[in-house]
Amino acid sequence: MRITIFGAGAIGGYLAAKLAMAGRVDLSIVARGAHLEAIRTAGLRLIEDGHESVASVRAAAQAQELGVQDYVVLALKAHSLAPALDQITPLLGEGTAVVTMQNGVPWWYFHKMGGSLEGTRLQAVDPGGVIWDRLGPDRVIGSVVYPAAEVDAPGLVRHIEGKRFSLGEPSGEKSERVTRLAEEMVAAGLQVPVRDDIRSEIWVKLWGNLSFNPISALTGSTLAAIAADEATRTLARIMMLEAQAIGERLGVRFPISVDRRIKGAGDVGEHKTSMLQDLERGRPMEIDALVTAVQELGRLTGQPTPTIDSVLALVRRLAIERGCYLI
Ligand SMILES: NC(=O)C1=CN([C@@H]2O[C@H](COP(=O)(O)OP(=O)(O)OC[C@H]3O[C@@H](n4cnc5c(N)ncnc54)[C@H](OP(=O)(O)O)[C@@H]3O)[C@@H](O)[C@H]2O)C=CC1
Ligand SMILES: CC(C)(CO)C(=O)C(=O)O
Repeated sequence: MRITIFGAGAIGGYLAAKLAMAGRVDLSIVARGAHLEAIRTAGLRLIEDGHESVASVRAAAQAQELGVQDYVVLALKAHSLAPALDQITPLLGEGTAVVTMQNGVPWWYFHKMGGSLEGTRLQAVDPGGVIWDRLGPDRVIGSVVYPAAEVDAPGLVRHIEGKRFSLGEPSGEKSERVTRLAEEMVAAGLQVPVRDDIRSEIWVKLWGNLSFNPISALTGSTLAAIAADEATRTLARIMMLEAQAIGERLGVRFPISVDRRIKGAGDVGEHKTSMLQDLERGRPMEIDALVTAVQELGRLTGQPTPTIDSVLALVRRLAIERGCYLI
């Protein structure tokens, strides 16, 4: 099985190291810059459970060096995907599956969903529908990424917690391609349930991200602090209820209450969200996939989002001022 992980940063690097160490698949990564050079020179280093190991991984700067794959895992930030399309397409053949490992609303959301919005391209995550047209939604296997990881230094990924990557076909089918990939990931020591309704699970993760991430960027607060402060907890809750109304109009089943989800986010502890970390590092923030796309879904379903709109206006303005927003 030929697998290429495109964008081997924190999450892609973690997955790559686990698959490489299991040694069962023909694995490659596409990376760039100092990270690529370090991996080529000294291997992909992973710190997990206080132990450092080194994985030997084929690492390329250009997809053309690797040829057509069975699976391409996209582990880029959502805003990095459209600019990388020319580099990704050489990996795709007729039967290549593409696994999207991003937080937020995925660009393929309305593929095989049925109903009046079937086939709708989301402008917030796929302006002009170019990702949809160039990658093709029929290739897609969706996912929800639970592990937390960071790139500590070029070539060095630190796993923080979590081993679960849920997978699911947009159609809900338990296809051979999703089952086989899940088997390989499980053999690499990961927890990989195959879901028949991956969208509902995407929403539960998104629920926390669409509220806690911008609030943390605006306030500089950790998840625990936002959940403990009555005013910010209430703000998060209102945003989440607005989002829940949109999700339910789209047929999403929320298996837990909003208060349980807030408690879950707070229990993560004194942890800075990825959006706050990106702001502090001067890196582009994933505002459009986590927040703007929810606002767009609200418009599409006729569901007002006054609080999400206000928080989005503020966090986008902040990101523009700090040079952390890709337009
Ligand atoms: N990190 C985490 O704990 C979690 C992350 N997620 C989600 O997973 C997704 C990936 O996040 P994360 O792993 O943190 O992001 P990272 O920024 O750590 O990794 C993305 C990698 O892709 C690389 N990249 C971007 N464009 C290209 C390109 N054209 N060619 C080659 N490499 C490229 C980046 O390089 P460069 O650094 O040079 O830009 C970087 O190494 C996001 O949607 C995030 O929200 C979900 C759960 C937890
Ligand atoms: C930590 C967590 C779960 C916050 O909702 C996250 O996914 C992020 O920081 O992007």
